[in-house]
Amino acid sequence: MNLPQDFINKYQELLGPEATAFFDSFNQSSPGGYRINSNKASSLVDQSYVTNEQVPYCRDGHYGHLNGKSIDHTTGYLYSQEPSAMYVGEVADPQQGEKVLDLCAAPGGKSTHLVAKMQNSGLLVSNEIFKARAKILAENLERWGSQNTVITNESPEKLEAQFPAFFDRILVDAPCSGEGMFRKDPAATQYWHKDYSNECANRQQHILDSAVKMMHAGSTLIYSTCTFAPEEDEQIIDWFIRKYPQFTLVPIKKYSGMDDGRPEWGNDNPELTKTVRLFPHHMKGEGHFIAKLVWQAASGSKIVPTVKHPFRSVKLSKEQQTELTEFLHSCLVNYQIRNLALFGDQLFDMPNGMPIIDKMSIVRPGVHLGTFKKRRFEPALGLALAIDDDQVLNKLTITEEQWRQYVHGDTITVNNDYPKGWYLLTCQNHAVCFGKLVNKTVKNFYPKGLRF
Ligand SMILES: C[S@@+](CC[C@H](N)C(=O)[O-])C[C@H]1O[C@@H](n2cnc3c(N)ncnc32)[C@H](O)[C@@H]1O
Repeated sequence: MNLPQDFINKYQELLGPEATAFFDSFNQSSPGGYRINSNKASSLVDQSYVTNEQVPYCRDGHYGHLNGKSIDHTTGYLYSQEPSAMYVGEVADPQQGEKVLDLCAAPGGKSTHLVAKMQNSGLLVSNEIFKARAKILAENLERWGSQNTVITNESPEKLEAQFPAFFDRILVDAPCSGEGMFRKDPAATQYWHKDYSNECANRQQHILDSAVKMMHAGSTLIYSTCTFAPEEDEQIIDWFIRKYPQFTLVPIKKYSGMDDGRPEWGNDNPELTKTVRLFPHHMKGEGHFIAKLVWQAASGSKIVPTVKHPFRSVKLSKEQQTELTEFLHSCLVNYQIRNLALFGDQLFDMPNGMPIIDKMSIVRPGVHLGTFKKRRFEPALGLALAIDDDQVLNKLTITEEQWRQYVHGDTITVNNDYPKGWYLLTCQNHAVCFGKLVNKTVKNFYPKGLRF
């Protein structure tokens, strides 16, 4: 790979004799990786994925490359993520029931990891500043079957006004100079220039300033980048703990091949050894930097602010209520709606613990239940992927060939005398989508934008 000359000079000086091995790693192939969704039945995943070598520091992580058009991937049983990125979710370690923010979340690798670790409990606000990327984030989290997630498309400044002192845990997986992505995407080297890291560091400081305003005593902050640049790694953390002395670094466990953060790259702050560096010449992965900080409570007691204006279920019109009840009774069992949110004709089931959200750009306020059409309710893909098998009354097993036809957007013909109505289509026991059966034909409701 052709690395920029300024990049070579910089890391030659920083790494000294280690630099050759570091540069060599850019010419080696990426090991690739994927995580198995522990919220879905992992016994159903294609066994060749399950038996691939496991990532030592991530229970659900494996080395290898994923087929993005497989049933396992399109139904959210697997997520492609390079191995060093998996350590971020592990270090973040969100607890069940917490209120968590993933501030820079698209395309969703870390958010899907957080959802799995939280076992769909509590509240995850997964935010992305760019609209097009926020849409991809929503699709990935929907595939993953996330039930505890509200997806927003906001700047950190706008969010801080909405969620003062609100979150127990915030992940800032910061936009960075992306040096750790060079191997996967050599074109990224073209954007690199000598001052790029300083520009990124400036933006990272603004993002962290916003994050602090959304935290309280006892909250945990996880900061990560996929770059090697000290300006965006050690130096940002050194800046942060000087500016916000209420935060202290938590030592991060180092597995074989992981390095301590380097104090000499961050104003000789000895605390920086508590952070972790994942280098591609020391371990299997593209490279990351991670720091974990806790806001120490002055009194020793944790202050947990209450939600002043909790979101409450919207009131549906009489017709809407009838259509929804009809669908729920004919199709689902034991599905507990938490809070109904209606955006136009789209109905969502919002997780508990959200405040009123009328001043935010929301991409998905929870599980997408479906759409109110003229005199009927049409269930959504999001619902199909979020529920458990045993929560559905009517299921229809389709073959792999029929699955291919369905995700392509075609109708499928079945050979049975099942009554007309909505069915959860399953293929290899994976929920695929809801389909409407009429006279042995399953009409296609797979979203147009996802067909392939
Ligand atoms: C490293 S990527 C996040 C990757 C993601 N966490 C994952 O695991 O899939 C950083 C994200 O920050 C977003 N971003 C860019 N500028 C930003 C800003 N000023 N504030 C917040 N996020 C920003 C980018 O669009 C990008 O999606």
